[in-house]
Amino acid sequence: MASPYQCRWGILATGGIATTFTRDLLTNPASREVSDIQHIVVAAASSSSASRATDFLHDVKAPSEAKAYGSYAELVADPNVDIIYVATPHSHHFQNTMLALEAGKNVLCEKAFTVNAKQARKLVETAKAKNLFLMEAVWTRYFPISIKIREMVTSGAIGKVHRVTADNSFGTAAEDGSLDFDDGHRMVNMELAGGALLDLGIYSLTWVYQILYHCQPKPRSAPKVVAAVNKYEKTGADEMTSMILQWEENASMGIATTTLRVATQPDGDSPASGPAVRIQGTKGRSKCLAQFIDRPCIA
Ligand SMILES: NC(=O)C1=CN([C@@H]2O[C@H](COP(=O)(O)OP(=O)(O)OC[C@H]3O[C@@H](n4cnc5c(N)ncnc54)[C@H](OP(=O)(O)O)[C@@H]3O)[C@@H](O)[C@H]2O)C=CC1
Ligand SMILES: O=C1OC[C@@H](O)[C@H](O)[C@H]1O
Repeated sequence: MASPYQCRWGILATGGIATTFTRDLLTNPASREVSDIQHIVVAAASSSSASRATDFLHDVKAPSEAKAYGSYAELVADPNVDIIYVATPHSHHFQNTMLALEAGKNVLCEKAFTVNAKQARKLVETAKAKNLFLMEAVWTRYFPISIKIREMVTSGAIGKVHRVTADNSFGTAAEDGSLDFDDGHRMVNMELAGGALLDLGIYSLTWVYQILYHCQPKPRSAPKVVAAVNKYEKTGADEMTSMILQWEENASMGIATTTLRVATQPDGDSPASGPAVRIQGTKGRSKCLAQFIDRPCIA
C-alpha cells in the first residue's frame, strides 16, 4: 500500500477553535476509514508569545518536534509548513491570510472568511496568481447531513424546492438588555468585527445557499435581497439580522436569521426546540432536517 500523503500544518493563533481543530486534526484518519493522508502539526504561533504557542502545542498533544513561534511572521516563513490554519477573530482574517499567501503557503481560514467582498476577492486573486489552495473553514458544507440533503435536492427527491428557512442563534439577555458576552468579547466587539451575522448568520446563509443556489442548475443568478439589522446598543455590533433572499426565476425564497438574544434551541437538544433548517419542496411536506445548524447532527 502507498504511504499516506503527509500534510504539514502550521497553526496561526492559539484560542478556542484552534485548540479544538488541532486536536481533531491529530485524530488518526483511520478512525473515519481514511488511509491516504496523514496530518502533521509541525508548528504553531501565538501573536502574544512563543511560550503561549509552546503551551498550546503541549495542550493539543502535538509531536514534540513541533516548533513554537511568538509571531505569525515567523510561522509563515517556516519551510516545513505546507498549509496554515488561520484561527484569529474576523477582523484579522484578511491580513493573516494575506501574510501566509504572500509567503507561499496554502491556507485554510476560519469563517467568516473576510469582513467584506473586496477583501475576499483580493485573497482569491492572490491565491490564484500563486497557484495556492485557499479555503474558508465552513465545515457545515461537508457534514454527512449536508451531503445527503444536497443529494435529495439534486435528485429531485423532494421536488422543486420553493422555500428554505434557517436560523442560527444563541444567547440570552439580562433584564437590563445586556447580552451574555462581556463588551470586549470577540462576539460583540466591533474592533474584532464581532456580531451575530459574521459569527452565526453565515451558517444560516450557508444552508440557504447550498440548497437554493448551489443545488440549482447553471446558469445561476444572484437573488434579490432584503435585510434588516439591529445593533447592540452597548457596542454597536449587530445582535440580530434577518435576511430574505428571493430567486424569481425559480420561485424560491430563503429566509436566514440570526440573533444573540434568543436561542435556536431554547429547549436544548430536545425535539421540542424545533428545527433549525426547514426545506420545502413540491414532493415533500415541510422537512425538518437539521436540529443543529452548525453541528453534524441529524434531526
Ligand atoms: N468553525 C467553527 O465551528 C468555529 C469557528 N470559529 C471562528 O474561529 C475564529 C476564532 O474564534 P475563537 O477561537 O472562538 O476565538 P478566541 O478568542 O478563542 O481565539 C482567537 C485567537 O486569535 C488570536 N488573536 C490574534 N489577534 C487577536 C486580537 N487582536 N484579539 C483577540 N485574539 C487575537 C489569539 O491567539 P494568539 O494570542 O495565540 O495570537 C486568540 O487566542 C473566529 O473567526 C470564529 O468565527 C469559532 C468557533 C467555532
Ligand atoms: O462558528 C461558530 O460556531 C459555534 C459558536 O459557538 C461560535 O461562536 C462560532 O464562532
